[in-house]
Amino acid sequence: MTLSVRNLTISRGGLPLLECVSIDVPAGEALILRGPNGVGKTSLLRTLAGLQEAEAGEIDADPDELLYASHADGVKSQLTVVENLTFWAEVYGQTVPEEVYEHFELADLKSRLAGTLSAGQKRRLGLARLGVINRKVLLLDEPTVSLDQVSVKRFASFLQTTHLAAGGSALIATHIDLGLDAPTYDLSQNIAAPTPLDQDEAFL
Ligand SMILES: Nc1ncnc2c1ncn2[C@@H]1O[C@H](COP(=O)(O)OP(=O)(O)OP(=O)(O)O)[C@@H](O)[C@H]1O
Repeated sequence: MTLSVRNLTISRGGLPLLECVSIDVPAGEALILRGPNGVGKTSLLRTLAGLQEAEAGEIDADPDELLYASHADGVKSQLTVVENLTFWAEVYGQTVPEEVYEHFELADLKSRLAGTLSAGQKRRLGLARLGVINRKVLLLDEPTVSLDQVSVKRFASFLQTTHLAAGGSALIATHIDLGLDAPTYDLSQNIAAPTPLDQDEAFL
């Protein structure tokens, strides 16, 4: 098992959000996180990535194998596409595999300043990090925002044939159907019961 979560309780901004979250993501598999806006998908991924504390519960994962990709592209606008990928590769002691440019449709954009890319092109550059950094457990928050249908398919294919096929795993918060062969976990079942204080406030 590359990621295992037991009875996790999460708050945000001092309010209880999710309770009793237990999920497993085995090697070579993805799990799709669903739930309505505000249910706590981002908060869960941030907690698993170590960016916020859980109130209770256990997380079993190797922090050195985790890679959290948030809504933000993390793209440096003053660097070219090649320079962005090279920068990330060097930070993680890797080199940029040439096929990454093909996978993420960046081959014709290599020398473009990232700041001049369209929203979808920027998102593809942000996602291309996943093909460079090479972590086993991906925590992906709405990875396909701004992508057209062809790019969504290509990304799903990258996950399936490159990342998962090599024994990696992925927990993916998304509102759209990525077309991945993966089970779904709906966080609606884990919405935390309101605290007595919340209930009092409801009558104010
Ligand atoms: N920095 C913050 N401080 C206080 N509350 C926050 C903060 N960020 C988010 N929240 C609240 O926490 C709750 C969960 O937010 P979160 O972003 O985890 O939901 P989500 O399921 O990812 O939503 P979406 O589908 O809209 O992306 C929401 O009610 C949100 O308003």
